[in-house]
Amino acid sequence: MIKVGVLGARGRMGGEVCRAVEGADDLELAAAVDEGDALDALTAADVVVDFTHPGVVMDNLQWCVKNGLHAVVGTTGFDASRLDTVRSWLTDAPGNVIIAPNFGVGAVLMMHFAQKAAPFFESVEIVETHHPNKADAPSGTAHRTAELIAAARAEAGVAPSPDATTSGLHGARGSDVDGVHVHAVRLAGAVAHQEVLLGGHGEIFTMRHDSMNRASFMPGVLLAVREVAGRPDRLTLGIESLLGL
Ligand SMILES: NC(=O)C1=CN([C@@H]2O[C@H](COP(=O)(O)OP(=O)(O)OC[C@H]3O[C@@H](n4cnc5c(N)ncnc54)[C@H](OP(=O)(O)O)[C@@H]3O)[C@@H](O)[C@H]2O)C=CC1
Ligand SMILES: O=C(O)C1=N[C@H](C(=O)O)C[C@H](O)C1
Repeated sequence: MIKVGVLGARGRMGGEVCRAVEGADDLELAAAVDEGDALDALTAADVVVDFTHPGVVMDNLQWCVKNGLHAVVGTTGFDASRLDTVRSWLTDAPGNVIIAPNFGVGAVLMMHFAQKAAPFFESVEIVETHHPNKADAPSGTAHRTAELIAAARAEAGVAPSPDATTSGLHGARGSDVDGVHVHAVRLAGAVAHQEVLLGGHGEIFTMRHDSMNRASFMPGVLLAVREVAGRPDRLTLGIESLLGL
């Protein structure tokens, strides 16, 4: 039985994780912690799952690492500098960490296929749509997709996407992540959606993924909870390797 602690337990994702853990025969919900609660209850767990906020996740994760707990992190906001900091914490601590911007299997496949397809097209842009309560923009998934696409295009020697824009309203072309334009829509009724638009010679290839509800992330979260202790690397980014991609 793996004992699981949840940080952000009263949130949209944290609540869903608590329900998923309680519904799994091989997992036990050992602690459910939210803002204002003492973290000490989490020492009853083997693995802590964090779905909180980009502004607090580093402190939470440092506490978990210091207390020798394995951690599965879905909270967004991890840039290269944050990841280096996490690696430095892990050098003399026993726990492993998995950080993934998206635990949805379809979303992970979309990122994987987008990376493969991007070098074959002249133009690429990303449009992500989320519920209006989301704190960060663009989404962690869109940011990571853009980084993967940019790296694949750079490795293949592909020129930047053509764009003759010389004037326009600020923000009209979205944000620029490593040369890939990312557009963030916030829309009532939406959950989490992303399109990768690839344009070439007389053809447009659109890849789209929709998370219809937060249960869609749970198979990936539970997979990470079950595998984190046995990972060969102290820090695993994304669940691609857990899915054999
Ligand atoms: N990787 C993935 O697959 C997914 C990632 N996410 C990401 O997960 C994060 C959370 O999303 P979501 O669940 O929608 O957000 P919510 O705002 O619904 O939930 C966050 C919860 O964390 C609580 N919280 C805030 N600070 C702390 C703290 N210091 N310690 C413990 N709990 C705290 C909040 O409390 P309060 O409201 O009182 O501040 C809230 O209950 C976001 O970064 C989001 O982008 C979301 C979906 C999927
Ligand atoms: O805040 C959300 O809802 C989501 N956040 C993650 C992100 O920023 O990519 C994952 C998913 O898109 C849902």
